[in-house]
Amino acid sequence: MYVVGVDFGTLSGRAVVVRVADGAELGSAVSVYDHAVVESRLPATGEQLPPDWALQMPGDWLAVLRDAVPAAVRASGIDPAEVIGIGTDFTACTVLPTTTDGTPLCELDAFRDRPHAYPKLWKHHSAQPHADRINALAAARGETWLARYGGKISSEWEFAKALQVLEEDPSVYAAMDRWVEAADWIVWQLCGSYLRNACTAGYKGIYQDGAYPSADYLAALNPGFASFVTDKLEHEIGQLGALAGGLTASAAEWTGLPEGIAVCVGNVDAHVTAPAAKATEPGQMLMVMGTSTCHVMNSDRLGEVPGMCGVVDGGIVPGLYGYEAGQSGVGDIFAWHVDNFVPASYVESATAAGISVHDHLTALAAAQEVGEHGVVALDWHGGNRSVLVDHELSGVLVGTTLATRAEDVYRALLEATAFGTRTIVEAFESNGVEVAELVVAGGLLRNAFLMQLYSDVCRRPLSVIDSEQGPALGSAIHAAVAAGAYPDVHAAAEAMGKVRRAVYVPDDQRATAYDALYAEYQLLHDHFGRGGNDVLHRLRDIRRTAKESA
Ligand SMILES: Nc1ncnc2c1ncn2[C@@H]1O[C@H](COP(=O)(O)OP(=O)(O)O)[C@@H](O)[C@H]1O
Ligand SMILES: O=C(CO)[C@@H](O)[C@@H](O)COP(=O)(O)O
Repeated sequence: MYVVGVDFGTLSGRAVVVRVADGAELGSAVSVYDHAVVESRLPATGEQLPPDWALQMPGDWLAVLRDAVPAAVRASGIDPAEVIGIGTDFTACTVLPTTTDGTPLCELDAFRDRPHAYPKLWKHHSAQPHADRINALAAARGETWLARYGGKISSEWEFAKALQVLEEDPSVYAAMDRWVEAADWIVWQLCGSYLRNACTAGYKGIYQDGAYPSADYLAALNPGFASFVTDKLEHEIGQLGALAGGLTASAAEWTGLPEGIAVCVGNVDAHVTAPAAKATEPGQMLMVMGTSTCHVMNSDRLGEVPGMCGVVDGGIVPGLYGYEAGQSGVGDIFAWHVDNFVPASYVESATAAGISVHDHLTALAAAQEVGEHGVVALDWHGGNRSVLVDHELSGVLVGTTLATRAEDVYRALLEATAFGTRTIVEAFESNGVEVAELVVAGGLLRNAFLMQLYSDVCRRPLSVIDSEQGPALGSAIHAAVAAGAYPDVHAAAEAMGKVRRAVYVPDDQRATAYDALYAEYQLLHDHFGRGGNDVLHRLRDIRRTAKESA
């Protein structure tokens, strides 16, 4: 018996065929989204989008079901009739306005030319002013749910993005019947039923202890928002690993899988990976490191960690409190440097050596002693998701001289992201939520130097998932549970998950040298992020004013 897991990432979707008995991955395929991330112009009209927008096209997601799933099945060589279930995971909060039957508003002729009718990708960060109001009002009114989100709701999430739609394009807001997480939309396409998964409902949709923010609170934000929960959001919740329904005839045709097989409740790319990396026990912090990093961890205690993304009962596995924290930009920051600031000669050397520019810069950076480049960076190019929760912060680089080279900056950026992770781990521990083990999954595992750097900076061993398809394997594990092959996610993880323990161990000498750089990072972090000097916010304002008058 086999299951299929499908991971919908930022730029592509990947499908993997997995054997239920032992988690063996027999075949996989990737489908790259035609439109990638829509950040500058709306494809339908060519209209220029404002800064910090990031949209996606639902058709690109369906292409993954049509292309990657059958290709993965073909690559595996199995008989599709032996597939008993399909599970999916998505980036989050990636959210879209739909009609009651799930049709995306952007696919209706009346709304094709309206940017707000399109799915907003997780890294759509222009709802920060809305998030700021949500937070200030919740704090002023003493809303009890705020502490479950470390004291701040992110601009990436469902409420901030919906309030932005209401205030910037009220006709789109009025026309939308449902405000749907992409994680749930794709399941809706597969089985014809709409369920809100417990993970995104909790972390991204402010659903705590069976309730959403009150109508009173929403009315105080904007009277037109009072009935947002009842009119557009509220819906039946599905637990992770539960059955959402059977594969419909049309989805069976797209995917080539048997009609009626189990379709699992939706999930988030980071959280779904925990069982794939056998990181479902309390205190095992999984870091899914790719474009961004998500830190997810189960605990048996409910704690309040300032600046965490959230704590949700059953948010990672049913029966435990799931914690999430994260860094909005990680691989994205390295890519920014590679794409914009690397001289042609470096690209030529990399090409001649047959390696990527990332690998070339990494090799040059790895030849240095800790601190030799004399540079410290703040990893806020995509804003800060934890512990400052502010997407109007931006990157900082100090210490450059005329001798500073591309590899120096690259290494400083790698280090900055490691310091960002250490800040998160320390926030958990100093607030009584123990982090017993760090486990890594995600595309950045390919950079062994980066892994060693994280181990040294955090002074902890790193365990490593033993799969290149962590989220897709995690989705497959959930599918096996939904299909009834295992009693729960823990049991399925035990049989199908794959991890290598303590692959990287800290080097004491380097760790001590990094401590000195980390101390400087902390000074800059608090100076630029906690009000010492508000220059980063002022620069945002100046940029906004300049763009508006352009
Ligand atoms: N050798 C490398 N070292 C560091 N970062 C890399 C390297 N190669 C690619 N990246 C970064 O990895 C990120 C993609 O990670 P991946 O996990 O594959 O994607 P996603 O997060 O979208 O699932 C990109 O942001 C890219 O800049
Ligand atoms: O924020 C979350 C999960 O909560 C992620 O979906 C988001 O960071 C995107 O992840 P990737 O970097 O594309 O793996």
